[in-house]
Amino acid sequence: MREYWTALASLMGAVAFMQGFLHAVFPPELRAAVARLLGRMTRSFSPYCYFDVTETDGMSNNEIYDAVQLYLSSTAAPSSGARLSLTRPHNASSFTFGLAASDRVVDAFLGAAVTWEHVVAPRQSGGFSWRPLPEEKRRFTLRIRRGDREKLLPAYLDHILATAQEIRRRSQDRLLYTNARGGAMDGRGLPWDPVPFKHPSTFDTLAMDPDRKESIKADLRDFADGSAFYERTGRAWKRGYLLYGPPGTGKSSMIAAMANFLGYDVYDLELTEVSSNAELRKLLMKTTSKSIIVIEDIDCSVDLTNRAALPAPAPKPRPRPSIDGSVDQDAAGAAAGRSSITLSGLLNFTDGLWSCCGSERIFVFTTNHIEKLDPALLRSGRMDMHVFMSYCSFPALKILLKNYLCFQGDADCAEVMSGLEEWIDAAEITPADVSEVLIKNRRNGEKQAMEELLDVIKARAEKRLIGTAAARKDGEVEEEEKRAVGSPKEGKEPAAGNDSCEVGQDEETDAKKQL
Ligand SMILES: Nc1ncnc2c1ncn2[C@@H]1O[C@H](COP(=O)(O)OP(=O)(O)OP(=O)(O)O)[C@@H](O)[C@H]1O
Ligand SMILES: [Mg+2]
Repeated sequence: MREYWTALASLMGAVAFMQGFLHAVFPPELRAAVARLLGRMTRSFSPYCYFDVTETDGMSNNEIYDAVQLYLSSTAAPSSGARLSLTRPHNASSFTFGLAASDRVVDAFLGAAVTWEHVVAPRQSGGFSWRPLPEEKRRFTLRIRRGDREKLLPAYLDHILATAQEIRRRSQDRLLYTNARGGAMDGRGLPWDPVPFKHPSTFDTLAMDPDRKESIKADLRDFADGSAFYERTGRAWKRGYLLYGPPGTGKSSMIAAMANFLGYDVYDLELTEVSSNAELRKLLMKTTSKSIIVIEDIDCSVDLTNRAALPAPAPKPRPRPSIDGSVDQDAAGAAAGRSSITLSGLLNFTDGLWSCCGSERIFVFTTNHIEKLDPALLRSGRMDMHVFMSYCSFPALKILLKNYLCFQGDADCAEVMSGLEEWIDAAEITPADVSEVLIKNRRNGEKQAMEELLDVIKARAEKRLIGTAAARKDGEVEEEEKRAVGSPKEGKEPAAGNDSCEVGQDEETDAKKQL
């Protein structure tokens, strides 16, 4: 064995000598050719094998190069004392570190040591290219023992790609994608436009009953950690949420909180911009894993009744506030009469075979009118969780007071707090309206702001109670009049229109029970 190493050392010495000699005497092209030949001879005697990962792969960037750069700079390099270069990727708010030129890093995987070298060489001029090429040629060279090759490849590369993706996801800001261009593709063939998603809503700031909040967080956590579960049970790794409730109760805020909690990107799907089921499928195929796909106001985006059973009327899209709060009137108007999406197309989108072409995706539908949705959308197995976003309750109010006034339960506010507790349910006020009152009064000190809020809530509750009493009285008078007239059919005909209202209320109660 010792002879072998001695021979190898002498060979290396000879190679170094030859390289020095060639450098002095021969032109660069010849030198490069001889150096390549000598390098190949050396490697064939070496106990190692080498793999080059170049920066470009033909015309395009090499995805593995970027992944190796990210992986080495974030995991292996900091502990090995290598020199790092600093960069900030497009759309990211944090810096990432890269391995500097000609530096080496030793890493270990499955008990085997590997070495990476970052080689940067000047690009030789000449040759034609359609796009400007960088002045330097960069590559990583991976060196592993021949005996470890079977064990390490491709598992080690898979590990690097997965780790790099995770690092990228954590370091980058969330992205919000929209399909506002209709079906048109951008230069890279993508139908989605990304913008940085900086919605500050989190589960801490979301005003809702703490137990329900915890159960949603636990469900999301189970989903995100559920790779093995979904594989074992043969289920597609996706989950559906239906958020419903009056406007201003926090449905969009909940979606932002979910995205921030899981670190997922959001695809805000504007159905009125999609012209056919095939286009819908294409959009789905171009979404990435670890994302939330949102369809807001599902009841009024397009006509989604079961077209097999009903002749469809022309769709009448309603301009809606998007997740960032803006309303695109033009887009909604322009889309009128254009969409031919059917309910079955939408169900295929969420449930069919195409919905499994990626993994780890959450579908969220929102609506203000659950009673208007086709029962096919509500059937069990469609949307896994129905979440009722209710008017502001007392526990939710306490969260808003903490958010807006930094209220910690001070003793001198005890009286006004008990007033708020007494009146809040009767007022049926949304968290959005409560927030408005608190924002308006936040400079007046917490006690005065809370008193203002109590006045608003009391006035609203009293108005509602008076309205309800008046409606009841009107009903009684009507009954009495009917009785006085003495209709022969009285009490035999069913009261038209009552069913749907009651169905809505029952469903609300059912859904509340689900959480
Ligand atoms: N549950 C809540 N917790 C905290 N803030 C809320 C909540 N509900 C509403 N808000 C506040 O009200 C504003 C509007 O809320 P949001 O857009 O989430 O309501 P929504 O239910 O999506 O309404 P819409 O049905 O009109 O789309 C938010 O910017 C937020 O500040
Ligand atoms: Mg909303």
